[in-house]
Amino acid sequence: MEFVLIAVAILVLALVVGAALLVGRGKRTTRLDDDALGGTTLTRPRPPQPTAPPTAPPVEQPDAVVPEAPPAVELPPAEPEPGLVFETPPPSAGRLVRLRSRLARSQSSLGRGLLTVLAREKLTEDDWEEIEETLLAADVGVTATTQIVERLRTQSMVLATASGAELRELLVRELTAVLGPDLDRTLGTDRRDGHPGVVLVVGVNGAGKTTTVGKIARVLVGDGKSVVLGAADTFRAAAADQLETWGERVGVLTVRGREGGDPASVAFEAVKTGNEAEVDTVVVDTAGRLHTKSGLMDELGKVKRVVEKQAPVTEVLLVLDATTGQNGVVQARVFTEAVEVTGIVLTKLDGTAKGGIVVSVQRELGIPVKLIGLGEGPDDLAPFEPRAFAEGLVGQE
Ligand SMILES: Nc1nc2c(ncn2[C@@H]2O[C@H](COP(=O)(O)OP(=O)(O)OP(=O)(O)O)[C@@H](O)[C@H]2O)c(=O)[nH]1
Repeated sequence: MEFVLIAVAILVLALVVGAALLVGRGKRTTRLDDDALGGTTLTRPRPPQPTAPPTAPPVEQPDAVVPEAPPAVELPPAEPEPGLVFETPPPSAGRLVRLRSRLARSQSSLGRGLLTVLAREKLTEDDWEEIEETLLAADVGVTATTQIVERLRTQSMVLATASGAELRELLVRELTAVLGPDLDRTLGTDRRDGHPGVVLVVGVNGAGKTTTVGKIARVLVGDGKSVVLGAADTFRAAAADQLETWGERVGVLTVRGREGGDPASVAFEAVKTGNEAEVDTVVVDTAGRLHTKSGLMDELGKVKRVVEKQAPVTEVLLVLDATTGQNGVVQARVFTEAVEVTGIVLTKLDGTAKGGIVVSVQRELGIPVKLIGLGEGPDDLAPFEPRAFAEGLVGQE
């Protein structure tokens, strides 16, 4: 008898602790390996747990001894699972200002290079050519370079008498002007018409796509949003593991598929889960390693179509590796033809002297850069702000 009471008490305690942890932040990763949906293994919240163990229907046994009903068990308050501590990332506002020193490589070649020439007493044609070459070498692009040089030339009189600080300010202003200060860089991550914001993240593998999805989840959590992740890059099992780890660190749930499974069904299930849990945003990682352009188009098109049965896609982010320069822009075109890209994430700007790539990518693709990656750390992703970025390129005194 005592044994039965203890067993019932342990079962009830386990269920209450389990339910409390799930409901606690509503974002805990739980894995349902037996889910049979189209060969898909899902990581998602379990359905609400019963608070008492199910009881079998009473069986008529006239001679059996009827057991006494167990007395009500007084449960101690649920203790959090040991080791289950979610990280609290910093909010996104002001991140670029904090991280702009990471643009050091661009700073020394672009910023310092330009300032050195501009500080010369009288600028000769050779000096203007040097300015032009410096801008082109930093991947600013021909049109923007011409624009900057022309505008600086018209200010030669000012340049001749300007102090170091004034030159710096002038250069920041001119660089900001070619960075599209008026472009709308709002991320479509908010709930709309009763559905979560749905963000599809596309791009070539190796560009930092999965890492970026993880970092975006942290940006959103840091800004107080609830998030579900979809690991629809089913080409590489490690990508889903990687994403799941990112999610777990901040208490965000990941819906994942088996290696080689159907990416669209994982994306669908992720958005469905987000819909049901009424989260703010679902972020879906997609595969980029497809052998043909038509294969890529078919797959991304299908992912978007299938997802939209659940909720409209509110943002399509294309992840580009800044260190690949113009090659990256060529790759990017394939994606922009496959799906309507609404924003660019430029990663690895900390590893290049060609910070001007932001200008040319935006101009050539006609899509605003919305986020930039400035390091391998979990919070090294910042919303793009033209002025703060230009200041980063020019550097401090
Ligand atoms: N320095 C630096 N490294 C970055 C940045 N963003 C991503 N990386 C690194 O780039 C490498 C590739 O990142 P992944 O996220 O695995 O690339 P991926 O595009 O998702 O590739 P798959 O997972 O194969 O799809 C990792 O070592 C990242 O840490 C960044 O902004 N700066």
